[in-house]
Amino acid sequence: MSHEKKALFIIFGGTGDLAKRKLYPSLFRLFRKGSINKHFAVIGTARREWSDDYFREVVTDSIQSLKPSQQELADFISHFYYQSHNVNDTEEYKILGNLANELDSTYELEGNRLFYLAMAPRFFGTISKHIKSEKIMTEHGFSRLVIEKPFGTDFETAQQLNSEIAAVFNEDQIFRIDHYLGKEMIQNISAVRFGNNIFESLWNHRYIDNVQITLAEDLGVEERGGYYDQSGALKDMVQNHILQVVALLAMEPPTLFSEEAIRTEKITALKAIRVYNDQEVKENFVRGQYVAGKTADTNYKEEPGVDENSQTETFVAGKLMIDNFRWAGVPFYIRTGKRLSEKGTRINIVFKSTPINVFREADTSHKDLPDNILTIYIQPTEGFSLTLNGKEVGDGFNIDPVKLNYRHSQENLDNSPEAYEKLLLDCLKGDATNFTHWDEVANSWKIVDTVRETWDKETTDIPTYPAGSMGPHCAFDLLEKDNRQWVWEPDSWDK
Ligand SMILES: NC(=O)C1=CN([C@@H]2O[C@H](COP(=O)(O)OP(=O)(O)OC[C@H]3O[C@@H](n4cnc5c(N)ncnc54)[C@H](OP(=O)(O)O)[C@@H]3O)[C@@H](O)[C@H]2O)C=CC1
Ligand SMILES: O=C1O[C@H](COP(=O)(O)O)[C@@H](O)[C@H](O)[C@H]1O
Repeated sequence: MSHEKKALFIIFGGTGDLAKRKLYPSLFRLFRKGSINKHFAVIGTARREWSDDYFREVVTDSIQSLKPSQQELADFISHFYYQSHNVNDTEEYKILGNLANELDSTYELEGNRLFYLAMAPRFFGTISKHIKSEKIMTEHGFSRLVIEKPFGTDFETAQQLNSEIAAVFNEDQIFRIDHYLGKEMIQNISAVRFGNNIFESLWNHRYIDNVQITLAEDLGVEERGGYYDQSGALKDMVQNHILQVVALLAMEPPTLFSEEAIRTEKITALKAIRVYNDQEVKENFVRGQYVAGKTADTNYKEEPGVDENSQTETFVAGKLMIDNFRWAGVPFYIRTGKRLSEKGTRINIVFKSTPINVFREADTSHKDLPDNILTIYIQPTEGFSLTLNGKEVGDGFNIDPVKLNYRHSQENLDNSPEAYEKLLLDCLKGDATNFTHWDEVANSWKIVDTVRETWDKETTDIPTYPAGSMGPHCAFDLLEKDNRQWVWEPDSWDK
């Protein structure tokens, strides 16, 4: 049976960075695999006055790294059409609707439409409203809305945005993208937890001492200074990606690996994360801003688009507490930042020590036994490691911590679908497991809003850290005051 999906993709913001860097290459990968084939069409739309031919040249450039054959390329780009359109102009939606109907009939798309809003969120409400009022949604086939982050700038604006969208689309038609949920090793969290009794039976406060999540980036804000300076690391990374990872790590086992069961458990986990008051925010969250250092000679404040007096954080670290039976007393330490020493996304599960150290006299070098740590490597390498204590070979009885290490091979990585490709295919299938439900977004905002509000009242200058370090001192102090430290080694796996 053919696994071809039939659909019209209408990409709002079709001339933008996201469309070129992520969406067109992902569509090409789906085309190459046959997930979309004869029965699909793409309308790119934005204000620029492009022709179909020019649009097809842009799409061609965007997929060069995938080395399409001439035949593949010609077939693929023949499905692309461009319509110049200002989303604030009601009349222009009529032209868009006519083109959509025409393509529906030419490519026999059965009324299936996927509206991808690759644009600033301030436009989401007006686009949704016009999609309905100008009858661009069909009455047969599916109509799905894919929206990008940021979903609002706080709980209130997110709620407003949600009600504008919900006036047109039902929750099951809305696909809120969080590209971390499309990453192979983020999806693997559930496999590790629920596929291995050795872990699931230990996955609680009795055996886990603390959990650490690091999303480190070596790059700075690049060309996105204007956006980033309004957002900062807390809203850019914690409200969405990090809290989604926390939810996957902390949730109760679903009764079945289904969209509904997983979503229910994730929402319950997010609701159990403690919402801090002012004083608790000060004790449990720290931030920083990069300045020139060994990997860059520019201060954040001098980046294009950034205010020269900016107090925006490019780094945040925090301690989350989850108030339920499973996680009572177990801190979830999180941190993320730009211009850190390397690009590295890791989860470390640090297990509790044995009740007593029976080797304390035999091996004086290990008066405290090294921790057992399960590390999940998300990127750049993908895999797991588990540190175990064994006996050093030879006389005497010294403890030798060994690391069981596994990484996906380069071949596996090359063949594995990119996050956006997976998520687009999920949208075509109508599977929202790896998308964020409104209740998840709402709870995440409630958690970060109190942090932001406390920081907004601060009168002292934001702490700084040099580019190429792992963040400001206060991020290390945060764990030291709990007698713990960040687990971090350069990701030097040899393939
Ligand atoms: N780029 C990335 O890596 C990521 C982006 N995102 C999110 O994706 C969205 C898009 O980001 P990105 O592609 O970087 O942004 P860009 O600024 O590159 O693109 C914005 C697009 O919107 C179009 N546009 C702007 N105003 C109008 C208008 N009035 N009518 C019609 N089209 C308009 C622009 O085209 P024109 O000027 O021709 O009208 C352009 O195609 C944002 O929400 C961003 O936060 C999320 C994660 C990563
Ligand atoms: O959503 C975002 O994510 C990227 C980091 O994504 P990754 O897949 O490269 O880890 C981040 O650079 C960007 O600021 C943020 O908006």
